[in-house]
Amino acid sequence: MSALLEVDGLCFAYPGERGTVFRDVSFRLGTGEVMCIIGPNGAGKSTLLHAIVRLRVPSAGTVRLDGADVSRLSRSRIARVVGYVTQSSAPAFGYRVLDHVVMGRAPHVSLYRTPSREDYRLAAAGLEQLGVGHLAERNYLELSGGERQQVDIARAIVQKPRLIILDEPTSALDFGNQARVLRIVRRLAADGFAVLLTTHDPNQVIVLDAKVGVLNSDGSLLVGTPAETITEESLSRVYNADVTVAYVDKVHRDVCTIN
Ligand SMILES: Nc1ncnc2c1ncn2[C@@H]1O[C@H](COP(=O)(O)OP(=O)(O)OP(=O)(O)O)[C@@H](O)[C@H]1O
Repeated sequence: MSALLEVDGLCFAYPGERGTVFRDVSFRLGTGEVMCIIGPNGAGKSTLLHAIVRLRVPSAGTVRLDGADVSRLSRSRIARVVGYVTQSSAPAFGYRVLDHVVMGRAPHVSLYRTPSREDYRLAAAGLEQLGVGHLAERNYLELSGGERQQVDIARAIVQKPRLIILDEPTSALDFGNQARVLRIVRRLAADGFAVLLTTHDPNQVIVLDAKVGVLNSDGSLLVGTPAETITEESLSRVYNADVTVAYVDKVHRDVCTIN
């Protein structure tokens, strides 16, 4: 049986730029699985996510969603399978948060039809799920970066996709909200979603016990388990820093820190 997401031999170069951002990237992601892409700044993590959802056209390789080549799928077909939360979204208009989230229903709402009461119920439930129901009546543009991140994840969830892609979903979140988002990621996987996310914190990979893709600065992607990839030697090389990975009895897991 094919995996929900199949990436094979994917390569990407920005037009007019010398050299590829990533090359020969291959991995599989099935329903109920979480995969974290880690790697240094500028390695190409966001570009890889863009190429997967066809916001960027790769120079070689294929991406299949549920067996279908994404290069042959319309934008709305892709949106019915993939909910994508970008790093920063700055809409031109300051919609009410509930309306911003209900727009996540767009792939399920036919053209010219306004969202139904059920769409609004789902949007309100999505905000509650993320613990930000109290923001429903606020103006999206007046939210803090962390609040926006949580609202955007709610919007992706109400889209009812099968694969959720989150580009650095915790980058603007405090400790409490990071823990909440990681719990939500785990619950989404338990509910049968596939989740692909990028992060700068290797500890999250361990907490999520996720499949890992390490995007190196040479453009190669090393895929493995946390035990195989989250090691002092590997992290020190990838980040060009002195990284310690030590088992901490109190939390029953390895913890990564810089020295
Ligand atoms: N539109 C563009 N045109 C040319 N080069 C670009 C463009 N967008 C990004 N790049 C370059 O492509 C490389 C990968 O960028 P990308 O944003 O994918 O990296 P990243 O791993 O997500 O980085 P970060 O961790 O800092 O968010 C970088 O060298 C970046 O400067």
